[in-house]
Amino acid sequence: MKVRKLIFPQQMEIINHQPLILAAGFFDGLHLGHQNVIGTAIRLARIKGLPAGVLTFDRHPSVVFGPQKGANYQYLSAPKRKLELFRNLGVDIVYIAQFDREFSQLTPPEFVDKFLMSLHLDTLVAGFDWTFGPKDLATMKQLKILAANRFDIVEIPKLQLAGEKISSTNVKKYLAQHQIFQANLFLGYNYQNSGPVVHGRAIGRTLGFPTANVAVAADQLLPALGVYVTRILVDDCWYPAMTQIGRNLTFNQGQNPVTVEANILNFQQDIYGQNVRLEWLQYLRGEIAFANKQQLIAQLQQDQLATRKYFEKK
Ligand SMILES: Cc1cc2nc3c(=O)[nH]c(=O)nc-3n(C[C@H](O)[C@H](O)[C@H](O)COP(=O)(O)O)c2cc1C
Ligand SMILES: Nc1ncnc2c1ncn2[C@@H]1O[C@H](COP(=O)(O)OP(=O)(O)O)[C@@H](O)[C@H]1O
Repeated sequence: MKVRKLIFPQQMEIINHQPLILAAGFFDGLHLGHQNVIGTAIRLARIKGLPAGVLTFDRHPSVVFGPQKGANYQYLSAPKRKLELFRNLGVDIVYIAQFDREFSQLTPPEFVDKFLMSLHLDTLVAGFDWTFGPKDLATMKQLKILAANRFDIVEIPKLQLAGEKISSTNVKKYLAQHQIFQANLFLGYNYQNSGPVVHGRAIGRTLGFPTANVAVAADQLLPALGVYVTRILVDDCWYPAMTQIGRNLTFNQGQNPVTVEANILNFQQDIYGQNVRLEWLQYLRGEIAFANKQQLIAQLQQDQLATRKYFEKK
Protein backbone atom coordinates (compact mmCIF):
# COMPACT_ATOMS: atom_id res chain seq x y z
CA MET A 1 0.00 0.00 0.00
CA LYS A 2 1.38 3.38 -1.03
CA VAL A 3 0.60 6.48 1.02
CA ARG A 4 0.92 10.08 -0.20
CA LYS A 5 0.17 13.29 1.63
CA LEU A 6 -1.41 15.91 -0.61
CA ILE A 7 -1.14 19.60 0.15
CA PHE A 8 -3.37 21.56 -2.19
CA PRO A 9 -2.29 23.20 -4.46
CA GLN A 10 1.47 23.13 -3.96
CA GLN A 11 2.16 19.44 -3.29
CA MET A 12 -0.02 17.18 -5.43
CA GLU A 13 2.15 14.15 -6.20
CA ILE A 14 -0.28 11.79 -7.90
CA ILE A 15 1.18 8.28 -8.11
CA ASN A 16 -1.58 6.40 -9.93
CA HIS A 17 -0.67 6.11 -13.59
CA GLN A 18 -3.94 4.39 -14.38
CA PRO A 19 -7.36 5.89 -13.59
CA LEU A 20 -8.28 5.31 -9.98
CA ILE A 21 -11.31 3.81 -8.25
CA LEU A 22 -11.40 6.11 -5.25
CA ALA A 23 -13.28 5.68 -1.97
CA ALA A 24 -13.68 9.08 -0.34
CA GLY A 25 -14.44 9.87 3.27
CA PHE A 26 -12.97 10.69 6.62
CA PHE A 27 -13.45 7.06 7.73
CA ASP A 28 -12.93 7.50 11.48
CA GLY A 29 -13.09 4.02 12.97
CA LEU A 30 -13.46 2.15 9.66
CA HIS A 31 -16.80 0.75 10.86
CA LEU A 32 -19.02 -1.62 8.83
CA GLY A 33 -20.43 1.31 6.81
CA HIS A 34 -16.94 2.52 5.89
CA GLN A 35 -15.87 -1.07 5.14
CA ASN A 36 -18.80 -1.28 2.74
CA VAL A 37 -17.69 1.90 0.91
CA ILE A 38 -14.03 0.86 0.66
CA GLY A 39 -14.88 -2.79 -0.03
CA THR A 40 -17.08 -1.72 -2.95
CA ALA A 41 -14.27 0.44 -4.36
CA ILE A 42 -11.82 -2.47 -4.07
CA ARG A 43 -14.18 -4.96 -5.75
CA LEU A 44 -14.85 -2.51 -8.57
CA ALA A 45 -11.11 -1.89 -8.96
CA ARG A 46 -10.38 -5.63 -9.17
CA ILE A 47 -13.11 -6.10 -11.82
CA LYS A 48 -11.82 -3.20 -13.91
CA GLY A 49 -8.13 -4.02 -13.37
CA LEU A 50 -7.49 -0.58 -11.90
CA PRO A 51 -5.91 0.51 -8.61
CA ALA A 52 -8.12 0.99 -5.54
CA GLY A 53 -7.49 4.22 -3.68
CA VAL A 54 -8.77 5.98 -0.61
CA LEU A 55 -9.01 9.73 -0.18
CA THR A 56 -9.03 10.86 3.41
CA PHE A 57 -8.00 13.93 5.40
CA ASP A 58 -5.27 14.50 7.95
CA ARG A 59 -7.62 15.89 10.62
CA HIS A 60 -11.32 15.83 11.27
CA PRO A 61 -13.04 18.67 9.37
CA SER A 62 -14.72 19.79 12.61
CA VAL A 63 -11.27 20.74 13.95
CA VAL A 64 -11.22 23.42 11.22
CA PHE A 65 -14.95 24.21 10.90
CA GLY A 66 -17.01 23.00 13.80
CA PRO A 67 -17.66 23.62 17.47
CA GLN A 68 -14.48 21.68 18.36
CA LYS A 69 -12.37 24.19 16.39
CA GLY A 70 -8.73 23.93 17.43
CA ALA A 71 -9.60 21.42 20.16
CA ASN A 72 -7.84 18.10 20.64
CA TYR A 73 -10.09 15.82 18.64
CA GLN A 74 -10.25 12.23 19.80
CA TYR A 75 -10.33 9.62 17.06
CA LEU A 76 -11.63 6.08 16.91
CA SER A 77 -8.72 5.49 14.56
CA ALA A 78 -5.87 8.00 14.91
CA PRO A 79 -3.68 8.34 11.78
CA LYS A 80 -1.38 5.30 12.15
CA ARG A 81 -4.21 2.95 13.11
CA LYS A 82 -6.32 4.17 10.20
CA LEU A 83 -3.55 3.30 7.73
CA GLU A 84 -3.30 -0.15 9.28
CA LEU A 85 -7.05 -0.68 8.81
CA PHE A 86 -6.87 0.51 5.17
CA ARG A 87 -4.01 -1.95 4.58
CA ASN A 88 -6.00 -4.80 6.13
CA LEU A 89 -8.84 -4.12 3.70
CA GLY A 90 -6.53 -4.34 0.67
CA VAL A 91 -6.31 -0.69 -0.41
CA ASP A 92 -3.55 0.03 -2.98
CA ILE A 93 -3.08 3.80 -2.60
CA VAL A 94 -3.99 6.23 0.19
CA TYR A 95 -4.11 9.95 -0.46
CA ILE A 96 -4.20 12.01 2.73
CA ALA A 97 -5.22 15.57 1.96
CA GLN A 98 -4.06 18.23 4.38
CA PHE A 99 -7.29 19.75 5.62
CA ASP A 100 -6.09 23.30 6.15
CA ARG A 101 -7.85 26.67 5.79
CA GLU A 102 -7.01 26.96 2.10
CA PHE A 103 -8.32 23.48 1.32
CA SER A 104 -11.43 24.00 3.43
CA GLN A 105 -12.28 27.16 1.51
CA LEU A 106 -12.54 25.46 -1.89
CA THR A 107 -16.05 25.85 -3.27
CA PRO A 108 -17.74 22.60 -4.37
CA PRO A 109 -17.01 23.26 -8.10
CA GLU A 110 -13.38 24.12 -7.27
CA PHE A 111 -13.05 20.98 -5.15
CA VAL A 112 -14.15 18.87 -8.11
CA ASP A 113 -12.41 20.79 -10.93
CA LYS A 114 -9.13 21.63 -9.26
CA PHE A 115 -8.69 18.87 -6.69
CA LEU A 116 -10.64 15.71 -7.59
CA MET A 117 -9.95 16.00 -11.32
CA SER A 118 -6.20 16.06 -10.66
CA LEU A 119 -6.45 12.61 -9.00
CA HIS A 120 -7.21 10.98 -12.37
CA LEU A 121 -10.46 9.30 -11.37
CA ASP A 122 -12.38 6.54 -13.05
CA THR A 123 -14.98 6.24 -10.28
CA LEU A 124 -15.56 7.86 -6.93
CA VAL A 125 -17.28 5.74 -4.28
CA ALA A 126 -18.71 7.42 -1.16
CA GLY A 127 -21.44 7.05 1.41
CA PHE A 128 -24.86 8.63 0.84
CA ASP A 129 -24.14 11.37 3.37
CA TRP A 130 -20.57 12.26 2.39
CA THR A 131 -19.99 16.01 2.17
CA PHE A 132 -16.93 17.70 0.71
CA GLY A 133 -17.61 21.20 2.02
CA PRO A 134 -20.60 23.07 3.47
CA LYS A 135 -23.26 20.48 4.41
CA ASP A 136 -26.08 22.05 2.40
CA LEU A 137 -24.05 22.61 -0.80
CA ALA A 138 -21.42 19.90 -1.03
CA THR A 139 -23.70 16.86 -1.10
CA MET A 140 -23.60 13.63 -3.11
CA LYS A 141 -26.45 14.98 -5.24
CA GLN A 142 -24.35 18.02 -6.09
CA LEU A 143 -21.26 15.88 -6.69
CA LYS A 144 -23.12 13.88 -9.33
CA ILE A 145 -23.97 17.10 -11.17
CA LEU A 146 -20.42 18.45 -10.90
CA ALA A 147 -18.81 15.17 -12.00
CA ALA A 148 -21.13 14.60 -14.98
CA ASN A 149 -19.37 12.98 -17.96
CA ARG A 150 -15.99 13.19 -16.25
CA PHE A 151 -15.99 10.33 -13.73
CA ASP A 152 -18.55 7.88 -12.37
CA ILE A 153 -20.06 8.08 -8.91
CA VAL A 154 -21.17 5.11 -6.82
CA GLU A 155 -23.26 6.10 -3.81
CA ILE A 156 -23.37 3.60 -0.95
CA PRO A 157 -26.70 3.67 0.92
CA LYS A 158 -27.13 3.95 4.68
CA LEU A 159 -26.30 0.80 6.64
CA GLN A 160 -28.40 0.15 9.74
CA LEU A 161 -28.47 -2.46 12.49
CA ALA A 162 -31.63 -2.80 14.60
CA GLY A 163 -32.85 0.57 13.36
CA GLU A 164 -29.62 2.40 14.31
CA LYS A 165 -27.36 3.97 11.71
CA ILE A 166 -23.87 2.48 11.60
CA SER A 167 -21.87 5.65 12.20
CA SER A 168 -18.75 6.88 14.00
CA THR A 169 -21.02 9.04 16.17
CA ASN A 170 -22.98 6.00 17.35
CA VAL A 171 -19.80 3.97 17.99
CA LYS A 172 -18.46 6.85 20.09
CA LYS A 173 -21.77 7.06 21.94
CA TYR A 174 -21.64 3.34 22.77
CA LEU A 175 -18.03 3.56 23.99
CA ALA A 176 -19.03 6.48 26.22
CA GLN A 177 -21.83 4.35 27.71
CA HIS A 178 -19.82 1.17 28.38
CA GLN A 179 -21.69 -0.56 25.52
CA ILE A 180 -18.61 -2.34 24.21
CA PHE A 181 -20.54 -5.14 22.55
CA GLN A 182 -22.61 -2.66 20.50
CA ALA A 183 -19.52 -0.61 19.57
CA ASN A 184 -17.67 -3.74 18.43
CA LEU A 185 -20.72 -4.94 16.51
CA PHE A 186 -20.92 -1.66 14.58
CA LEU A 187 -17.16 -1.57 14.00
CA GLY A 188 -17.04 -5.15 12.72
CA TYR A 189 -13.94 -5.72 14.87
CA ASN A 190 -13.01 -5.25 18.52
CA TYR A 191 -12.16 -1.68 19.46
CA GLN A 192 -8.50 -1.10 20.36
CA ASN A 193 -6.17 1.40 21.96
CA SER A 194 -2.40 1.20 22.03
CA GLY A 195 0.70 2.76 23.51
CA PRO A 196 3.91 2.07 25.40
CA VAL A 197 3.97 0.52 28.90
CA VAL A 198 5.18 3.17 31.36
CA HIS A 199 6.04 3.18 35.05
CA GLY A 200 3.29 3.83 37.59
CA ARG A 201 3.61 4.02 41.35
CA ALA A 202 4.58 0.34 41.74
CA ILE A 203 1.55 -0.33 43.98
CA GLY A 204 0.11 -3.06 41.75
CA ARG A 205 2.76 -5.64 42.62
CA THR A 206 2.16 -5.05 46.36
CA LEU A 207 -1.51 -5.98 45.82
CA GLY A 208 -0.53 -9.18 44.03
CA PHE A 209 -1.91 -7.67 40.81
CA PRO A 210 0.84 -5.93 38.83
CA THR A 211 -0.65 -3.65 36.18
CA ALA A 212 0.96 -2.61 32.91
CA ASN A 213 0.23 1.13 32.64
CA VAL A 214 -0.47 1.84 28.98
CA ALA A 215 0.22 5.43 27.92
CA VAL A 216 -2.53 5.95 25.34
CA ALA A 217 -1.92 9.07 23.21
CA ALA A 218 -4.37 11.93 23.74
CA ASP A 219 -5.74 11.71 20.18
CA GLN A 220 -7.10 8.17 20.77
CA LEU A 221 -10.62 7.97 22.14
CA LEU A 222 -10.85 5.71 25.20
CA PRO A 223 -14.01 3.92 26.35
CA ALA A 224 -15.68 5.42 29.43
CA LEU A 225 -13.99 5.02 32.82
CA GLY A 226 -14.45 1.57 34.35
CA VAL A 227 -13.17 -1.98 34.54
CA TYR A 228 -13.19 -4.19 31.45
CA VAL A 229 -12.35 -7.66 30.18
CA THR A 230 -9.68 -7.14 27.52
CA ARG A 231 -7.06 -8.89 25.47
CA ILE A 232 -3.57 -7.43 25.26
CA LEU A 233 -1.04 -7.89 22.46
CA VAL A 234 2.51 -8.21 23.80
CA ASP A 235 5.30 -9.30 21.47
CA ASP A 236 2.88 -10.59 18.80
CA CYS A 237 0.99 -12.72 21.31
CA TRP A 238 -2.52 -12.02 22.67
CA TYR A 239 -3.14 -12.57 26.40
CA PRO A 240 -6.35 -12.31 28.43
CA ALA A 241 -6.27 -9.30 30.76
CA MET A 242 -8.50 -7.23 33.02
CA THR A 243 -8.08 -3.52 32.54
CA GLN A 244 -9.17 -0.45 34.42
CA ILE A 245 -9.51 3.02 32.93
CA GLY A 246 -9.66 5.20 36.02
CA ARG A 247 -8.19 7.39 38.70
CA ASN A 248 -7.19 4.70 41.24
CA LEU A 249 -9.81 6.15 43.58
CA THR A 250 -8.62 4.10 46.59
CA PHE A 251 -5.30 5.95 46.64
CA ASN A 252 -4.40 9.60 47.10
CA GLN A 253 -8.09 10.55 47.68
CA GLY A 254 -8.73 9.79 44.02
CA GLN A 255 -6.72 12.84 42.95
CA ASN A 256 -4.85 10.88 40.28
CA PRO A 257 -4.80 11.41 36.53
CA VAL A 258 -6.77 8.90 34.45
CA THR A 259 -4.61 5.87 33.70
CA VAL A 260 -5.12 2.69 31.70
CA GLU A 261 -3.89 -0.30 33.74
CA ALA A 262 -3.93 -3.90 32.56
CA ASN A 263 -3.39 -6.91 34.78
CA ILE A 264 -2.45 -9.72 32.42
CA LEU A 265 -3.59 -13.22 33.42
CA ASN A 266 -0.95 -15.93 33.80
CA PHE A 267 1.86 -13.56 32.93
CA GLN A 268 5.07 -12.58 34.69
CA GLN A 269 7.30 -10.52 32.41
CA ASP A 270 8.83 -7.10 32.64
CA ILE A 271 7.33 -5.24 29.67
CA TYR A 272 8.22 -1.62 30.50
CA GLY A 273 8.84 0.38 27.33
CA GLN A 274 7.11 -2.12 25.03
CA ASN A 275 4.30 -1.06 22.75
CA VAL A 276 1.13 -2.97 23.49
CA ARG A 277 -2.40 -3.06 22.13
CA LEU A 278 -5.53 -3.44 24.18
CA GLU A 279 -8.71 -4.86 22.73
CA TRP A 280 -11.88 -4.00 24.68
CA LEU A 281 -14.25 -6.94 25.08
CA GLN A 282 -16.70 -6.52 27.95
CA TYR A 283 -17.55 -3.95 30.62
CA LEU A 284 -17.44 -5.39 34.13
CA ARG A 285 -18.14 -2.54 36.58
CA GLY A 286 -17.41 1.04 37.58
CA GLU A 287 -14.39 2.05 39.62
CA ILE A 288 -14.85 1.94 43.41
CA ALA A 289 -13.13 3.97 46.15
CA PHE A 290 -12.36 1.20 48.66
CA ALA A 291 -11.82 1.80 52.36
CA ASN A 292 -8.61 -0.21 52.32
CA LYS A 293 -6.26 -2.31 50.20
CA GLN A 294 -7.79 -5.62 51.38
CA GLN A 295 -11.18 -4.72 49.92
CA LEU A 296 -9.56 -3.71 46.64
CA ILE A 297 -7.67 -7.02 46.52
CA ALA A 298 -10.90 -8.99 47.20
CA GLN A 299 -12.60 -7.13 44.33
CA LEU A 300 -9.64 -7.74 41.99
CA GLN A 301 -9.98 -11.48 42.77
CA GLN A 302 -13.65 -11.29 41.77
CA ASP A 303 -12.73 -9.41 38.57
CA GLN A 304 -10.16 -12.08 37.76
CA LEU A 305 -12.82 -14.80 38.14
CA ALA A 306 -15.18 -12.88 35.85
CA THR A 307 -12.37 -12.44 33.30
CA ARG A 308 -11.48 -16.14 33.38
CA LYS A 309 -15.15 -17.01 32.94
CA TYR A 310 -15.41 -14.74 29.89
CA PHE A 311 -12.52 -16.52 28.20
CA GLU A 312 -13.73 -20.00 29.23
CA LYS A 313 -16.93 -19.40 27.25
CA LYS A 314 -14.96 -18.61 24.10
C1 LIG B 1 -9.04 -4.87 36.77
C2 LIG B 1 -8.68 -3.73 37.67
C3 LIG B 1 -9.66 -3.15 38.46
C4 LIG B 1 -9.35 -2.12 39.31
N1 LIG B 1 -10.33 -1.55 40.08
C5 LIG B 1 -10.03 -0.55 40.94
C6 LIG B 1 -11.04 0.05 41.75
O1 LIG B 1 -12.23 -0.29 41.67
N2 LIG B 1 -10.68 1.03 42.58
C7 LIG B 1 -9.39 1.47 42.68
O2 LIG B 1 -9.12 2.35 43.46
N3 LIG B 1 -8.42 0.94 41.89
C8 LIG B 1 -8.71 -0.07 41.04
N4 LIG B 1 -7.72 -0.61 40.27
C9 LIG B 1 -6.45 0.07 40.14
C10 LIG B 1 -5.48 -0.28 41.19
O3 LIG B 1 -5.73 0.63 42.19
C11 LIG B 1 -4.16 -0.02 40.53
O4 LIG B 1 -3.90 -1.05 39.66
C12 LIG B 1 -3.11 0.12 41.56
O5 LIG B 1 -3.27 1.40 42.09
C13 LIG B 1 -1.74 -0.08 41.00
O6 LIG B 1 -1.19 1.08 40.53
P1 LIG B 1 0.27 1.15 39.92
O7 LIG B 1 0.17 0.86 38.46
O8 LIG B 1 0.69 2.54 40.17
O9 LIG B 1 1.14 0.14 40.60
C14 LIG B 1 -8.02 -1.64 39.39
C15 LIG B 1 -7.03 -2.22 38.58
C16 LIG B 1 -7.34 -3.26 37.73
C17 LIG B 1 -6.27 -3.88 36.88
N1 LIG C 1 0.71 -10.19 35.04
C1 LIG C 1 1.19 -8.95 34.79
N2 LIG C 1 0.36 -7.98 34.34
C2 LIG C 1 0.83 -6.73 34.11
N3 LIG C 1 2.11 -6.38 34.29
C3 LIG C 1 2.99 -7.31 34.72
C4 LIG C 1 2.56 -8.62 34.99
N4 LIG C 1 3.62 -9.32 35.44
C5 LIG C 1 4.65 -8.50 35.44
N5 LIG C 1 4.32 -7.26 35.00
C6 LIG C 1 5.25 -6.12 34.93
O1 LIG C 1 5.00 -5.35 36.10
C7 LIG C 1 4.73 -3.99 35.77
C8 LIG C 1 3.64 -3.44 36.67
O2 LIG C 1 3.95 -3.53 38.02
P1 LIG C 1 3.33 -2.52 39.05
O3 LIG C 1 3.75 -2.92 40.42
O4 LIG C 1 1.87 -2.37 38.79
O5 LIG C 1 4.15 -1.22 38.70
P2 LIG C 1 3.79 0.15 37.95
O6 LIG C 1 3.32 1.06 38.97
O7 LIG C 1 5.07 0.58 37.32
O8 LIG C 1 2.76 -0.16 36.92
C9 LIG C 1 4.30 -4.00 34.32
O9 LIG C 1 4.61 -2.81 33.65
C10 LIG C 1 5.06 -5.20 33.76
O10 LIG C 1 6.33 -4.77 33.28
